[in-house]
Amino acid sequence: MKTISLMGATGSIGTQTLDIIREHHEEFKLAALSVGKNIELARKIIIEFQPELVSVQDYHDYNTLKTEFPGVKFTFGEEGLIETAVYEKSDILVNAVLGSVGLNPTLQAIEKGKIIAIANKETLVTAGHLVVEAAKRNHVPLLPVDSEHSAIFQALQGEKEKNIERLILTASGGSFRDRTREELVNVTVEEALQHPNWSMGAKITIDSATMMNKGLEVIEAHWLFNMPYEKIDVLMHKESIIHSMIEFHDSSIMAQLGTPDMRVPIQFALTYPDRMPLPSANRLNLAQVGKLHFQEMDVERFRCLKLAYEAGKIGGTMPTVLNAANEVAVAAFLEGKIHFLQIDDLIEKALSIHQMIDHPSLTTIQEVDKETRQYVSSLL
Ligand SMILES: NC(=O)C1=CN([C@@H]2O[C@H](COP(=O)(O)OP(=O)(O)OC[C@H]3O[C@@H](n4cnc5c(N)ncnc54)[C@H](OP(=O)(O)O)[C@@H]3O)[C@@H](O)[C@H]2O)C=CC1
Ligand SMILES: CC(=O)[C@@H](O)[C@H](O)COP(=O)(O)O
Ligand SMILES: [Mn+2]
Repeated sequence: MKTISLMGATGSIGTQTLDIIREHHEEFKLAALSVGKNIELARKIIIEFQPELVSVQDYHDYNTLKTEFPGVKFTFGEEGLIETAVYEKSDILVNAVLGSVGLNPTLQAIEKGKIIAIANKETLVTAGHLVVEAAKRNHVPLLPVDSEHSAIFQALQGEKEKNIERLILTASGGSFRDRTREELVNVTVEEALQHPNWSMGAKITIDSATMMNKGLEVIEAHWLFNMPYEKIDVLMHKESIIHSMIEFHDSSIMAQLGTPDMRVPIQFALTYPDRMPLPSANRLNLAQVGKLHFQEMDVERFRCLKLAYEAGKIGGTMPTVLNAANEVAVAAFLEGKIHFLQIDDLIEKALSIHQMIDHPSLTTIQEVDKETRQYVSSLL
């Protein structure tokens, strides 16, 4: 029996992690979880999974739930996320929270020796060097959940990183893949939220439409697989069947395939180095799929991808700025405060005024993250 702490239990990855725990309830126990503001769903999860510790975002919800469930320990805010992450009975932390708020809890869980299953890419983008260094020092496995990185991780089993020629991340192209930049001027939030292949949370769906998702994933791959940016390529692949590939020095390419279903990489992270059956999975029928399509990525059309490569290559605090600016800009777009094309404008502005700080500490990362959020908010 593996015991799990789950941050972001009410989200898209969180609820799919619950599906896996439910389907394999003899193998997994959910001991601690965090939610944000979806208290209705939190109640249902508490009743079904009977966790020992629950963290909520707001103090008001903490007070309400504490009275309703006297047998459960409640906590709240950023401190609550940390308590969830380091919960003493848990072996694994599934980090499925949204945004760089996941960074500090992840670092603290690593210091406590927890296995980390990481979906929360913003944590790796904003401070990948700190996370990777802490994981190495504590001999803690960092197991990718993001589909592309899980694909690479799966294709790497039995192989050596030193034999990799390049990584090839596949990109669906998102909701607006068939539109020109000029056609994006007046797109609506509803249109942007229509991902062609995946059902995901709102923020990542917008990231996918701007191609920032792939930019964040390039930086995520840099840290998870110790790969220079020059050896990470992005290939447009409309079907999201090949989840990513590794090309080795001898020209051989290893790919991982499957229907677009996040429960597969989530389960792989939870069972690693083993596998378990997933009876409810929708199996891939390639004869039915027929054809797979691939296309060169146009970085001028998808400016966010270019900005992410540039920020990643400069390094230091640049990815922190990229991420924080993107989080604020996407939230503003979702709230209807800005147009779609203003997202990359705001990120570019934030990057252009920032003086990069090399080898930033956690405190520096947190300061730069906060300053960037304030700066971008002041432009709205
Ligand atoms: N969805 C997917 O298929 C994939 C997602 N990812 C990554 O996984 C992460 C989660 O994505 P996804 O599940 O789509 O996101 P969702 O928006 O669906 O869920 C986010 C979760 O985080 C909680 N949350 C948000 N902000 C806070 C906060 N400030 N404090 C505490 N909790 C908070 C939400 O709580 P509540 O809803 O209760 O307010 C919810 O439980 C992201 O980093 C994303 O990039 C990676 C690959 C695929
Ligand atoms: C499911 C997952 O991992 C997402 O990150 C997905 O890859 C988004 O798809 P695109 O960014 O390729 O549109
Ligand atoms: Mn992904």
